[in-house]
Amino acid sequence: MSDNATIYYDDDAQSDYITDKTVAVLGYGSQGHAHALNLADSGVDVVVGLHEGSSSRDAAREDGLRVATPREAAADADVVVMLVPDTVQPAVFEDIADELEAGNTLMFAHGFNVHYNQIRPPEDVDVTMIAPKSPGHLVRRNFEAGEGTPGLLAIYRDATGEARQEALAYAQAIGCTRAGVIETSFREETETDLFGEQAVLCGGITALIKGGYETLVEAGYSPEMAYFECLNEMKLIVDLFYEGGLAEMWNSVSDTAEYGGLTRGEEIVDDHVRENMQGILEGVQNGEFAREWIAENQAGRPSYTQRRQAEMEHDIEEVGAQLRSLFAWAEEEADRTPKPPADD
Ligand SMILES: NC(=O)C1=CN([C@@H]2O[C@H](COP(=O)(O)OP(=O)(O)OC[C@H]3O[C@@H](n4cnc5c(N)ncnc54)[C@H](OP(=O)(O)O)[C@@H]3O)[C@@H](O)[C@H]2O)C=CC1
Ligand SMILES: CC[C@](O)(C(C)=O)C(=O)O
Ligand SMILES: [Mg+2]
Ligand SMILES: [Mg+2]
Repeated sequence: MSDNATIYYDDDAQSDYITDKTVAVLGYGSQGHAHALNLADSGVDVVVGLHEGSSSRDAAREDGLRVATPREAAADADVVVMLVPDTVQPAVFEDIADELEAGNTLMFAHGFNVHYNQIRPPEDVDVTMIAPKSPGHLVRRNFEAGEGTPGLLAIYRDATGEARQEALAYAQAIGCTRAGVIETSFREETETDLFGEQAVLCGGITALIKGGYETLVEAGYSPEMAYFECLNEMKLIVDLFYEGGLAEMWNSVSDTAEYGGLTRGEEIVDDHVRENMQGILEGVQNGEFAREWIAENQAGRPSYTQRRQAEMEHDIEEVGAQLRSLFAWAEEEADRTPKPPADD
C-alpha cells in the first residue's frame, strides 16, 4: 500500500451530514438508480431529477421515489448529483445552474466535465465526487446484499468547510465506505478511469477476447469451443483475481496453464502493446480523447454508432446468446440482470 493513500471506512463517516439534507439525483440510469435507492434506504430525502419525457420516470416512481424535473429537483435540494451521461451533463448543468444556492453541493461520480472545463461550477458551491469503482447495477446489488462497493472521494471545491464530511456521509449512505473509499483528485480520477476503461477494462479486454475467438475460429475450431475458451471462462478466471489476486488464479489453474501463461502472456502484451497503452494515456492526459469524444457527440455520434453496431453483429455475440440460453440458470439470470437503457 502506498504510504500516502487515505482510505475511509464506515467509522470515518457521520451520517447526519447527509441524512439532514435533500439530495437531487439527476438521472436514473446505471449509477442514478443505485445512488437514489441506496440513499433512500439509508434514510436520506431523495428527489430524482428527470426531464418531462424521460423514459426513466416510471421506473423511479415504481421504485417509490419522488420525481421532478432536473430544475425542480435542484431547487428543492441541498446536494445535486450529476448522474446523467457525461455528454449531456453540460446542458443539464446550464439548466439547473441558477437553482444552486451558496452552500449547496454539486456532486459527480466521474470528473470528466469539471476536469476538461465543460462545467464551471459557481465559486460559492461545494464541488465533490464520490465515484464508485463499479458498474452502477452492482453498486445496488452489493448494497442490498449487505456488502459494499469501493469508491473514490475527491474535493474540487470546499466552499463550506464541510465538503469532505458531507461526501463521506454520502459514500456511507450508498455503501462505499463498507468497502473503502480512497481520497483522490478530480484529475487523477478522470485520467485513471478513462485510461482503465479504454486500455484494460472495456477496450482492452473485448479486443483480447475477440482476437482469441477469431484466431481459433479462423484456424477451423468450432465457434462454441472458441466462445467457451475465450469469453465464458474469462469470468471464472476474473472471479479468482477478484477473490485473491493473481496468486489465487495461478494457484487454481494447472501447472501447465501456469507455465504456458507465464511464458506466453508477455508475448501477447508485448512492448508494442505497452507503447500503445502509453499513447492512450497521453491522449487522456493532454485532452485529445476528450476533444474527440465531445466532437463525436456534436456530430451526432457517427463513429460510435457504427462501431457499436459492428460489435453487436460480431459472431461471438450470436454464438454466445445461443449458448447462454441453454444454461440451466439462464432464466434466473435474465430476471436478475437489469435491462440496459434503450439508447445508450
Ligand atoms: N455506468 C457506470 O457504472 C459508471 C458511471 N459513472 C459516471 O456516472 C455518471 C452517470 O453515468 P451512467 O450511470 O452510466 O449514465 P446512464 O447513461 O446510465 O444515464 C442514463 C440516465 O440519464 C438520463 N438522461 C439522459 N439524458 C438526459 C438529459 N438530457 N436530461 C436529464 N436526464 C437525462 C436518462 O433518462 P432517459 O431514460 O430519459 O434517457 C437516464 O435516466 C457519468 O458521469 C459516468 O461517467 C461512474 C462510474 C461508473
Ligand atoms: C469501467 C467503465 C466505467 O468507468 C465504470 C463502470 O467504472 C464507466 O465509465 O462506466
Ligand atoms: Mg470507472
Ligand atoms: Mg468511466
